[in-house]
Amino acid sequence: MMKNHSRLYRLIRPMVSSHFAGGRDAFHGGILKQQCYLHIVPSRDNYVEDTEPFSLITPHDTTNTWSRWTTIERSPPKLAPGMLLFKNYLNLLGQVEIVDLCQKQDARFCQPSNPSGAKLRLHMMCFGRNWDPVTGYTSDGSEPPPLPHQLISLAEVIIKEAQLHLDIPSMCPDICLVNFYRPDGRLGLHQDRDESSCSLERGLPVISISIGDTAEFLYGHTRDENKLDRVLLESGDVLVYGGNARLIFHGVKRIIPYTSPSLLSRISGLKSGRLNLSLRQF
Ligand SMILES: O=C(O)CCC(=O)C(=O)O
Ligand SMILES: [Fe+2]
Repeated sequence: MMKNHSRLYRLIRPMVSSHFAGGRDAFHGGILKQQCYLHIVPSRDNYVEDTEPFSLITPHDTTNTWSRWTTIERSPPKLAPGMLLFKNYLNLLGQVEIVDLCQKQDARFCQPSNPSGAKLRLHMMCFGRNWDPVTGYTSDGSEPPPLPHQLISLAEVIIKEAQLHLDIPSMCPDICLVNFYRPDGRLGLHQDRDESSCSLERGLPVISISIGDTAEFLYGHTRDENKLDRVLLESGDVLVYGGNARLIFHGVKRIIPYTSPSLLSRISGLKSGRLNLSLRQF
């Protein structure tokens, strides 16, 4: 039995200090017997003084508070010139953070109507400026909550990353439209053209973040639905469209129920459906 034990020890390279290798137990100062050589004897030299306080977690990029919550894809798919999709960009904790940011605000979600008076099949709230499908950005006195600084810094990181792949100008958002689609929600084909003419002419990009159930998203440079392209936007995906794609037609054809990550609703409490944030610069 004892023999087996000493064989086993020999398979593992002992951590020895230079003192120890010389046959001396540095901790006790005595000469070691040959058989003790294979045992690990604590030595002061085995403890390296940390210059930094010990930390259980690996240090993260302090210049980017989102670095722990995002994963950057090396070659994200380009959907069209000026349009890029970062698949699964926000991890689960990042998605929960966004739900919390939206839920914390005083602004109530409302169900706006389109110019014909029909209710849109979504609930909406805004950060920065209020938007209405009939009047565009309104200044009717009701103050929307300011755009949370976390979303501004997230946009900064996303734009920098997108510029590695797309020829688009920088953008610092001052508006965020937040849409929530129930499982039967949708959004008709449209262009995002209520921002300032300067913003549109320069092709300042829109960042669109998807959380919750998957959406079937249509897009293209035509109003003809049969000629549009289609992509599935899943929880955590981030779409960027600017430059040549700034005025691209797009819409949400349908929500695919029960496709949201189950942990997302358990952790954040997000209802069944899809949350979409679109960050823009007026
Ligand atoms: O929900 C989406 O993915 C699109 C939202 C959108 O196009 C908009 O709010 O203008
Ligand atoms: Fe839009």
